[in-house]
Amino acid sequence: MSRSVTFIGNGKMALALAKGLSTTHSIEVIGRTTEAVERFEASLGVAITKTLYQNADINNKNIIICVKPANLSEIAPLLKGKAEALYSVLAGTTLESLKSVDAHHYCRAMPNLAAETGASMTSLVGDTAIKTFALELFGTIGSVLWLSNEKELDIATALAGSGPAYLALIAEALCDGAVREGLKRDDAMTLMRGLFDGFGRLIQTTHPALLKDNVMSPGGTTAAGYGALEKGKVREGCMEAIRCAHERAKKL
Ligand SMILES: NC(=O)C1=CN([C@@H]2O[C@H](COP(=O)(O)OP(=O)(O)OC[C@H]3O[C@@H](n4cnc5c(N)ncnc54)[C@H](OP(=O)(O)O)[C@@H]3O)[C@@H](O)[C@H]2O)C=CC1
Ligand SMILES: O=C(O)[C@@H]1CCC=N1
Repeated sequence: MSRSVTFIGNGKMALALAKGLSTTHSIEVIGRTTEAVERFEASLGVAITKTLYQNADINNKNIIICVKPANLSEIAPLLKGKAEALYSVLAGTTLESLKSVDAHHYCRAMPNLAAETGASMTSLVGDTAIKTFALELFGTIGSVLWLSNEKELDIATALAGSGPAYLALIAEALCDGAVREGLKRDDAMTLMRGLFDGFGRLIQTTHPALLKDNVMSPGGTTAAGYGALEKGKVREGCMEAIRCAHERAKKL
């Protein structure tokens, strides 16, 4: 395996990305404690190079930084050498502030948790010199979209980075509703998973409004349920979710 990537941080996003990349890349993880990087390796199920910050050498490496935005200033001075490229998944953290870590090229990426199944939707922005490489690297773990500027990336964070949590709320609520009507929990979960799987495919080729029109029969069940969603201001709630998440990204 000739290609390699170094993760800084051993949390959920690093693990999701490593799961998606570990079949094509050798993995190094830089973390704070031996226990944490060993746990990471066990969860990944693939041998990795385990490094602590005091031994961290990023020289000429492709780095994916996966700590919390607030941790950047603390870890930057610990990283010795000049990275070939620094990819950051840190929400709301500007390309300018990434320069506290020395690298030839900088790129912000906003993947989502589906990276672990090779199905992330990842937005990217940064140094165009590494655009092709960046699209290929993150293309390994799903779909990719190169955006024009960092404002767009912050909005993309609100939509596709945070999005799995919003859809999880919908998924859980739909199951709760079915259980309230008397369906067994396991059956409700099976139906919800099948629903999301089929919907995920349909929405690739069908506009959401047309999809809805095709499901809704005059005076039927869908119209009754859809009316309840509108009454509950789900549409407005979704738009507000994107606004609030975008505002938050700007403040991180
Ligand atoms: N979760 C998601 O779905 C997504 C997350 N992101 C971004 O990914 C990044 C990581 O998030 P996520 O993986 O969810 O978070 P986790 O809490 O799972 O991981 C946080 C990581 O930061 C490390 N860390 C915490 N405090 C410090 C510190 N003081 N100094 C150095 N390292 C520290 C943790 O190390 P330790 O184990 O030692 O505590 C851990 O490796 C964030 O910047 C987030 O914006 C982007 C897209 C999606
Ligand atoms: O909640 C967050 O801040 C991170 C960024 C996108 C998803 N999780």
